[in-house]
Amino acid sequence: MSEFNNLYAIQSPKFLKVLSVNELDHLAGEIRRFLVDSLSKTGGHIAPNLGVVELTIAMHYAFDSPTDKFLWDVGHQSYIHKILTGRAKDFVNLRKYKGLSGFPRREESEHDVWETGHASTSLSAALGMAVTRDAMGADYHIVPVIGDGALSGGMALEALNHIGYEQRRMIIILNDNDMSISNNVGAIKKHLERMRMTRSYHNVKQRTKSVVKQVPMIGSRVENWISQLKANTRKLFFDGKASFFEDLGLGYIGPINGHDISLLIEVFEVAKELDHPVVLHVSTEKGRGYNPAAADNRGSWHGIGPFDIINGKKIRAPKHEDDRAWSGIVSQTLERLAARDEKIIAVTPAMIKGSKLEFFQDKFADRLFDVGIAEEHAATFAGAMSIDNFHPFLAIYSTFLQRSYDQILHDIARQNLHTVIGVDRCGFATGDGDTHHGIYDISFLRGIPNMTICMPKDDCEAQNMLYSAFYAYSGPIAMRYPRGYHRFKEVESFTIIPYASWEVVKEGNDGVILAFGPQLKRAITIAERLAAEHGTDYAVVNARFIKPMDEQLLHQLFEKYPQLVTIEEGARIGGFGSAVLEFANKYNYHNQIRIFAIEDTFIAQGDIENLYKEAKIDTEYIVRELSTQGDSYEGTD
Ligand SMILES: Cc1ncc(C[n+]2csc(CCOP(=O)(O)OP(=O)(O)O)c2C)c(N)n1
Ligand SMILES: CC(=O)[C@@H](O)[C@H](O)COP(=O)(O)O
Ligand SMILES: [Mg+2]
Repeated sequence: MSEFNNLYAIQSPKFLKVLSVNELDHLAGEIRRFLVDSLSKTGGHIAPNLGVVELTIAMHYAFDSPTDKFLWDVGHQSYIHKILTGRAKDFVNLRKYKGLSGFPRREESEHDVWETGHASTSLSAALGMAVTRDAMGADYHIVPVIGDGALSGGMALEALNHIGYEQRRMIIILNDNDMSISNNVGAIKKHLERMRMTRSYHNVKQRTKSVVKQVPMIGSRVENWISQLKANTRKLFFDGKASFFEDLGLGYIGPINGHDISLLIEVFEVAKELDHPVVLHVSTEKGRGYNPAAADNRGSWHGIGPFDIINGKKIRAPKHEDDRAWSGIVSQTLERLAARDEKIIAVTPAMIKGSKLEFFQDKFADRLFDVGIAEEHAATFAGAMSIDNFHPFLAIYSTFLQRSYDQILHDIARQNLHTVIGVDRCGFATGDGDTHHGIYDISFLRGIPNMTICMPKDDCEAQNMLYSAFYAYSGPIAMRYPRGYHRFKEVESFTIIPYASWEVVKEGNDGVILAFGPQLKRAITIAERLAAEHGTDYAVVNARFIKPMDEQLLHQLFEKYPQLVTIEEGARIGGFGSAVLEFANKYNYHNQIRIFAIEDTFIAQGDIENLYKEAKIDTEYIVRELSTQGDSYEGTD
């Protein structure tokens, strides 16, 4: 008998409707205990979810999902929604291969009406749904939930601009915990802070109560109050200066204590009566109810692996004391370079923690710019610094770089601005799944003139590549590195890696395998296995420059080997293998070319071994294919 049987038994949120406030509060406690217990085993986005327990319960009480539509921005805080819609038992496989997604998924439940993962999309989607709702003459509620961090994203601001103009009915819940992953930043953050400080919860509560007299749970409709509200929400709730939202033509109610279920329900009932878009400014505490998560302000409990509930210590796989995250290898090198070059400036779009820039920030506070969730702005902002011969370093995850495509092309590459872009989390993102895999950047960057794309094989090459990117190369340079760890030893002194140079790391006679980054090690293993198990003798080349390639060496390889093999943890279309094919086509080579890359399909979440297998780039598969030389090979002849 599990302590959480009640939660496992939930089939739909309908059961909430008959519960009393006390019972709802009790349920909130049960859900918190479940989240801490379950995530201590699987890991997941714990702090964002602990903060929205009461909010989600109140939403499912006051609205009728799935008729009313909830849109979770980023979606990392949708765990309680999943519990209340019958998925508690699936948490045992949260973020695992073929398990429960950490984000809303339409195929998982009819209650997940919009899929997310990347930030700031919910308001645009809500407006699209509002237009079609109105066109169909329907009257359900559309309820996007957006955090204060996600609100800083350009898309959210573009959508607010449109929503204020369109005036379509929707209830925007602004979940303000005054945190992004790390501390939130920006002028809007300051505005929200002012709203929180000048307008107390008490104020909203008193006003709500005085109008909805003695509301037990669902406020009985008070006709004249509702008509006043329709006329002007602002007058009822505030005395002070208008909020930013009101200036844009939206209603605004807040701040509302996001942990007071009965107040939340009352306010939702009010908002349901409005015939225009309204922002409900809900104030919550990230990590609430679990001390280590609540006390954290460095983002350490935003998303975590398994941990010990009692002492809050993370349970990590044993690793060598000299192992570092790849982001750490790069950021530590950046610190070393920045210590002797005042022109190095780091830019991050809200990923100080993930990009391991906390120490850079501690040392060079005035040379670290966290611009919020604003990848488009981050790219142009960084690029512009090179005009005055400063050395910008834009640290950005591959998946979020997708947002900056036009800025890289139009602003940076077209003007050939010397901008070093640290492309982090290249390859599979494992538990986050298809929204976050960093497997498209080669394809979308390769076609941009002036771009250099490179990836180091190890810690030493990473340090020298970063150094070379600043001091020996020009134009935009995308230096890629993966998630995960690598042994780290600081190089005594930096050396220049010749531009666009590859290196032969193993000689051979029968064919050559081209790979880069951590795949190089796998390529060597594959070559060794082919030699030992099948007597074939493959050379291996470190193709550390994906663009431009080492054309001189590539000509020699085409002349020497009948077969060239490429291995990459990236999309096949437009990827590195494609580049080799294009080269063969251009110079009329007819060698056999075998490409091991990710086919034209989205790959879901999971551990790296399963993802490799699903993508058919695992070692076993490649060895088998190369040893049998199956019928289906890529060839140019
Ligand atoms: C486009 C994009 N950039 C960055 C991220 C990484 N990211 C995930 S959650 C998050 C912070 C979101 O803060 P907020 O919306 O306030 O939600 P909270 O975690 O505070 O509940 C960030 C930066 C992302 N998911 N999407
Ligand atoms: C939801 C989101 O986008 C981030 O929280 C992301 O999950 C972070 O990934 P890392 O754990 O690789 O930093
Ligand atoms: Mg927040």
